[in-house]
Amino acid sequence: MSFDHRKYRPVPVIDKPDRRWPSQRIEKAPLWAAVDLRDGNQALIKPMSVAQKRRFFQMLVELGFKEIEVGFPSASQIDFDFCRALIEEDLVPDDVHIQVLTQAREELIARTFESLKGAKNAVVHIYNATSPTFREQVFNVDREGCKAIAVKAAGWVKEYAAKQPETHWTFQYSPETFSATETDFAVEVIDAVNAVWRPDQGQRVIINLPATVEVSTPNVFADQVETVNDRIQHRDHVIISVHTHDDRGCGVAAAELAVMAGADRVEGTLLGNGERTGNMDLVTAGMNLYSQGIDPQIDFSRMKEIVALVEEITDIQTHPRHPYAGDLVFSAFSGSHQDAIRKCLARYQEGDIWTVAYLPIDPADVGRRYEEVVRINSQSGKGGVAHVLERDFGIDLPRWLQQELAGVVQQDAEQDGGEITSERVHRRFNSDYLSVPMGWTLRSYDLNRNAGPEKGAVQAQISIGDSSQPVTLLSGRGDGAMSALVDALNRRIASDVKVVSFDEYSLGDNTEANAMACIRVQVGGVTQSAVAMASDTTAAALQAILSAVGRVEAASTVARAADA
Ligand SMILES: CC(=O)SCCNC(=O)CCNC(=O)[C@H](O)C(C)(C)COP(=O)(O)OP(=O)(O)OC[C@H]1O[C@@H](n2cnc3c(N)ncnc32)[C@H](O)[C@@H]1OP(=O)(O)O
Ligand SMILES: CC(C)C(=O)C(=O)O
Ligand SMILES: [Mg+2]
Repeated sequence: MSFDHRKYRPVPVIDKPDRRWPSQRIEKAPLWAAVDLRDGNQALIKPMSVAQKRRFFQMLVELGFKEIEVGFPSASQIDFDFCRALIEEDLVPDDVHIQVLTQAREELIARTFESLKGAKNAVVHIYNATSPTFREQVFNVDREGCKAIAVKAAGWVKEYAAKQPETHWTFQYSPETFSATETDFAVEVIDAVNAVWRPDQGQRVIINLPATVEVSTPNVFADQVETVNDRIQHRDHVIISVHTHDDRGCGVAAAELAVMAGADRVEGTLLGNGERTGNMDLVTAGMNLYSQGIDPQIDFSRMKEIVALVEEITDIQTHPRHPYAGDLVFSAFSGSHQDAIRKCLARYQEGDIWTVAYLPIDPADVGRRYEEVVRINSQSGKGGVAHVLERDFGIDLPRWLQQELAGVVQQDAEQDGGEITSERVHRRFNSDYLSVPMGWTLRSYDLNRNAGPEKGAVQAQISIGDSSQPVTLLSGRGDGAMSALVDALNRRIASDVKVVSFDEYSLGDNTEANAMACIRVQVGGVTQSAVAMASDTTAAALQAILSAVGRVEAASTVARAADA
């Protein structure tokens, strides 16, 4: 049997009755370290060139990152050359630390220091794996042997750094595979490294705790981090960093819980590129803070540029549902979502606290347009259809007509199976409601009040017809213009015409048509709606009635012809 869960074992949980992290809140951004140019780079099919690294570095600086792991200079000439270029061309701002990784081997450490000659601020980052799998199968060492690798390397780092005093050095140590390491042993190794580096005597030290492979639920990782936080010596002089991967899809969650558990610093990559399923995504982690009203200290308003550059350099497309950055993450297709968004957006005003349903952040904050928010397909409802007409064409419809139009659009969407653009909704609105049936254009109207024997009644003379045809004259009487026209139509087409719904809107002064009328009539038991726009409200109302009745007439002519 190949699919056999019995070949796996769970990661042991920590019995930690004194855990405090669950009730902590994150109230400020951690220190961020971007490792795109190292961990991200080592996962690419085609690793970055020096030119690509330059562009990426430049963007990371512009976004606000202060610690940037720029490569593994002892492993590749490109990474070495890139370090040299950064230093020799003075491309690193004074407040930015460049960071480089090396294995815990002397020749590699020596080469690493060579690559950093002349740097103002640099982080030398050494690692060795500490978990049982690595001790037993990769390095063939016991706990003491494993600790000795780290301690020896810490000594070399101290020694080589002393030879380059022009640089302000930070030393960083990662017990690689920390999350799969017995936590008491991780603490022992960290203490041994710190005993060499002496953070308590002023050396800046970062202890980075990696979930090299994510092997547990984030709460277990948080327990591990809190244990280190509580137990290591010189805690107050050490920066605790975490470096999570996303093997179980919880890289960001693990880092967040780790910060609650005491971590000061978080390593990750933009959009989560990295080994296997990737590193923790800095965009998601930063924007999660932002959405809670916390300044992430990184300028994510440049989201489009971030996505474009990362995609170009990594040759990896961003998932359309990628948090905060994907193409579809601010779009709602489903009716009830659209309805709620539309109602909330209508109330939202610049300066308000953002409480728009279904949108955790304001899309505009990351350079997205409100036009993307409501999109129509067969899952949409009247709110969405009304929203796109209102948003893109300034057409406001009464509720009863929104419902009717939504039904029509829904049929189109179901037939086609895809998205219906707002232009298509508009075309459908025009053809089904706004267009005037042949022969039913209002040409002129003349209304005379008090003209008849009944005081206050309106006598209407209305001419209709297309410009190419002779006009038809209609004459009727009623309480107002509309009822006079209904009277005229009842006389002429000998049918029972009734107006069942009527709404009118002013379209503002800037349009040729100043008024819009929406009408629903019944003609001999057939219900028909129509809309008309005209320069005045009376003309719009009269035309809407004519269009509705004309449609019913045209349909019955077609039906009679078919029967004959
Ligand atoms: C989780 C991480 O992301 S760790 C970073 C991983 N990144 C990379 O590996 C990218 C760059 N690496 C490289 O280009 C190469 O591995 C180099 C240049 C660093 C080393 O190359 P090589 O000397 O050819 O060794 P190789 O790559 O096979 O590494 C395995 C050897 O390094 C040892 N090793 C592995 N990691 C470490 C470490 N952190 N500290 C000390 N020794 C180590 C192994 O035990 C093994 O030793 P052995 O040959 O005596 O059995
Ligand atoms: C070297 C370390 C920090 C690493 O990338 C990992 O463990 O994932
Ligand atoms: Mg990593």
